[in-house]
Order: sequence, then C-alpha cells, then structure tokens
Amino acid sequence: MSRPVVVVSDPLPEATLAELRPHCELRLVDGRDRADLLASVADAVALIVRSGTQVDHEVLAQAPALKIVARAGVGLDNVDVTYARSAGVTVVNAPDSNTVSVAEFTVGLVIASLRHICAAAQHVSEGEWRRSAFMGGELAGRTLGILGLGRVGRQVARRLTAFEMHVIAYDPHVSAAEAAEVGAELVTFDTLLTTSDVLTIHLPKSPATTGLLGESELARVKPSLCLVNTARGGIVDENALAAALKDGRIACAALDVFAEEPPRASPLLHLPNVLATPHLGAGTDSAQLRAGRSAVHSVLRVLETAGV
Ligand SMILES: NC(=O)C1=CN([C@@H]2O[C@H](COP(=O)(O)OP(=O)(O)OC[C@H]3O[C@@H](n4cnc5c(N)ncnc54)[C@H](O)[C@@H]3O)[C@@H](O)[C@H]2O)C=CC1
Ligand SMILES: O=C(O)CCC(=O)C(=O)O
Repeated sequence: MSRPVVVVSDPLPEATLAELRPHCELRLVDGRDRADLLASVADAVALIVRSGTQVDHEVLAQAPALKIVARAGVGLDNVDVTYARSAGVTVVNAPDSNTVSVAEFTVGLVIASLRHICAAAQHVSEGEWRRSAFMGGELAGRTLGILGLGRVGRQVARRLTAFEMHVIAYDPHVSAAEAAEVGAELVTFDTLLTTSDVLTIHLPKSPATTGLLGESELARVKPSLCLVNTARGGIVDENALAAALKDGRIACAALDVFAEEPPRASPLLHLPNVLATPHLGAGTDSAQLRAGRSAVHSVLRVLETAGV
C-alpha cells in the first residue's frame, strides 16, 4: 500500500522531520517555488508550512486529497483558512510555541533602538569611536504601548515592567483585570497612540488589522516615538511610516516583518532610523522545535483518525 504523502514546504528542525518519516512519504519542497509546490501537493494528505509558503486558493484547489494544513508557528495570514475549511481541510497552528522567543526578541529591539546598539556596533566595526553620536535613552520611566495584549503582548508586558516602564495596552478582547495581571493598564486606541514613547505591535494580520496604523494614526503619535513591529508587515502602512520617519514625525522604528518578505522594494529599507531584521522573532532552536513538533503531532493525529 502506498504511504500518505506529507509535504513540508518551509524549513523544520530535522528532529521533527524524523518523527514524521516512519509514517509517511515525506516530501520537502521550497514553498516559495510555486511550480514545485503546486506539483507536490497534488497527491498530498498533509501540508506543513511556516511563513514562507502562501497556502492560497490555488494551492488548496490543487490538492484534492489534502486533510490538514499545519502551521509550524502562529500567524495564519498566509493560509486561506476560510476556503480550506469549506473544502473540509483542517487548519491548525502552534499557538504557544514561539511566544517567549518573540517577546524576548521584542525586548531586544526596544533596548537596541533606544540605545542605538546596532548603529554603534557598525560604527566601531568601521574603525570609528564617536561616543557622543550615540546618546540614548533609558527605558525606565518611559511609557510602553502594547497594541494587542495576547500571548506575546502579555509576555512583553511582564518583561518590560521589570525594566520599570509604564505599560499601557489596547486590546478590545482583553479585560482590565487581565491586563493588570501582567502589569499593564488598558487604555483607548487614541490614548495608546498619543501617550506611548515606545509602541509595540502584537496582533494578527487580517483584513481588519491591515493598515490599522496608517497616515492619520501615525500623525497622532509623539515625534519621539519608537515603533516596534514583530507582528506582521502591512499592519502599519509602510509608505506612511517611511514618510513620518523621514520627516522626523516619528523618531525610529524597529521592524522584524514587512508587507513583502524579503522586502525588496520597501520604502523603509536603508533609512538611518530603521532597525530591520529578517523575520527573526521566532528564530530560536527552542521555538522552532516546539512549533515543528506541534505541527507534526497535529498531522499524525489527523492521519491516524483518517486511517491513512
Ligand atoms: N516575528 C515573528 O517571528 C512572529 C510573529 N508573530 C505574530 O504575532 C502575532 C501575535 O501573536 P500572539 O500574541 O501569539 O497572538 P494572540 O492571538 O495570542 O494575540 C493577539 C491579540 O491581538 C488582539 N487583537 C486582535 N485584533 C486587535 C485590534 N484590532 N486591536 C487590538 N488588539 C487586537 C487579540 O484580541 C489578541 O489578544 C501573530 O498573529 C503573528 O502574526 C507570532 C509569532 C512569531
Ligand atoms: O515561521 C516562522 O519562523 C515565523 C514565525 C511567525 O511569524 C509566526 O509564528 O507567526
């Protein structure tokens, strides 16, 4: 009897692939290569992805035997979940797998931004030593605004209250009591915009959140604002943000995510007050192992239930 085909189209740790191998024909492909992806899913029962693969209508329509799409991570914005479910395909993610890694990375970006660590390191590597060029600011006493107080937002709040920041948050699905548990004060969206010294974004990308921070929202922030985005590109309008950074209406931004990745044409690239990283929030061994294992276990459960 032929073994069920499982396609893995983004890198996963070898230890997680080893758990799958005995149970299936494992097909490793590059999800960014559309032709290869479309050909590979034609007889697949399961597809495991991270953020590099677009699981859209075309991919799903090409995979009539598909039973599950497992996201080895959190964001499902690269999966057409509505169409998948209407076609009887289970869609799962790995909600807690990378929370701590993203929160720690966010803290790193906040400190690096306020203390100009990356620019200063570059400066020294070029043989320079102008200490006065990198005067920074303390976190202590500054107001941290968190947009989206879910798993990552709460872990960021816990960590940055320890740095003596005053933490405020906007999240319509969270109560004041839940926010208080992690040291955050719930405020309105407008208060978040107008009073944050550092504003960090931790919500999913969806039609409702795309462009949530556009020209008019960015016009209301403090000119000294440091904006941090480890959630998804496109939640902030890149053209509006680039214009504000160029005009000094926003002091700086630290961005791990872009509307298009890699961000070949982003107006935010090469600005001196932008610290850009290549979608590294979940880039730790532990997070990748947890996310990969979670996706693999979901696939194995579905294969077992379906008896394939
Ligand atoms: N850079 C990276 O490597 C990673 C990025 N992410 C991104 O971070 C996002 C957040 O992750 P989690 O905290 O685990 O998700 P979560 O689902 O636990 O929390 C998201 C929170 O956003 C809130 N929210 C939704 N719409 C909102 C709105 N319009 N205004 C304010 N709050 C709103 C929700 O109520 C929820 O509390 C993910 O969806 C993903 O896109 C996640 C993991 C890794
Ligand atoms: O797959 C990755 O490493 C990116 C993680 C991510 O963005 C997510 O889990 O939402």
